[in-house]
Amino acid sequence: MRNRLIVANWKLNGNWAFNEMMISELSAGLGGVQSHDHEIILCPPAIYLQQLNGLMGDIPLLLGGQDLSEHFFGAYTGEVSGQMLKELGCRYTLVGHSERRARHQESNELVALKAKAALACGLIPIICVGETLEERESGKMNAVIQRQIQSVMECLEDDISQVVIAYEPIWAIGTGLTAKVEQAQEVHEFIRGVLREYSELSAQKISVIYGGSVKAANAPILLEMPDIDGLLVGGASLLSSEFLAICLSSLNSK
Ligand SMILES: O=C[C@H](O)COP(=O)(O)O
Repeated sequence: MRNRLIVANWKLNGNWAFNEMMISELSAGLGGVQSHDHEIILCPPAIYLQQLNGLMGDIPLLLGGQDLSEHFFGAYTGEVSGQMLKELGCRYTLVGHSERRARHQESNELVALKAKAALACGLIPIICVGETLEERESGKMNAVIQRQIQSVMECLEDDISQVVIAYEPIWAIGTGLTAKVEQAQEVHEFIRGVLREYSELSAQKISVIYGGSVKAANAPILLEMPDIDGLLVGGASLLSSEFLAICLSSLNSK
């Protein structure tokens, strides 16, 4: 019932030659593989979306932004709007990644406005939530994640089923530490419970994906969990062989 999503977040990485090589290698590895309920989404730096859009041809890949402005146009130097992402071929956009929450002081309220702006532009927001190690160890994890989700749900009102949630324990991002599968499943189940407070149907429909040191080696076991509907991959998405292995393990697991 829920779509399976494998999302590559390239963060501040890529260049013209690297992008060409990645598309060529992903094309060779994924050629001919089609699945109506799997989506593989590349989120490169916004400046490269146009190049990638031109390179992708009929390869079964989609594009996403890494962030967007909560504004649609105007005097907001350096920002990229949802319409701009849409024009460059994006179907998705990340919103509220922990690196933006921490480094750019993005509040829950701002993340909610960005998610709303994304939907208004016809993009599906992938809303990132997750706790720090300190929050986990001091027992605040559930409250933190619940608040992150509630802010968005309260702002979106009727549109809540149109989003994707990405759970990323901040302590597992880029550290080589991955949440144990049982820990990840437990939080995903908790997230589904929070969604259920708004709508049972939405809770069943919204894909909740996991991120944090995902690799080819741990992807299959994560994807076996009943409430993990896909993966948000950082570092390993920059290595075509690793990323392909993750995509293929997802495509073969259902
Ligand atoms: O957006 C991706 C996440 O921040 C995970 O990054 P990572 O796979 O390098 O830990």
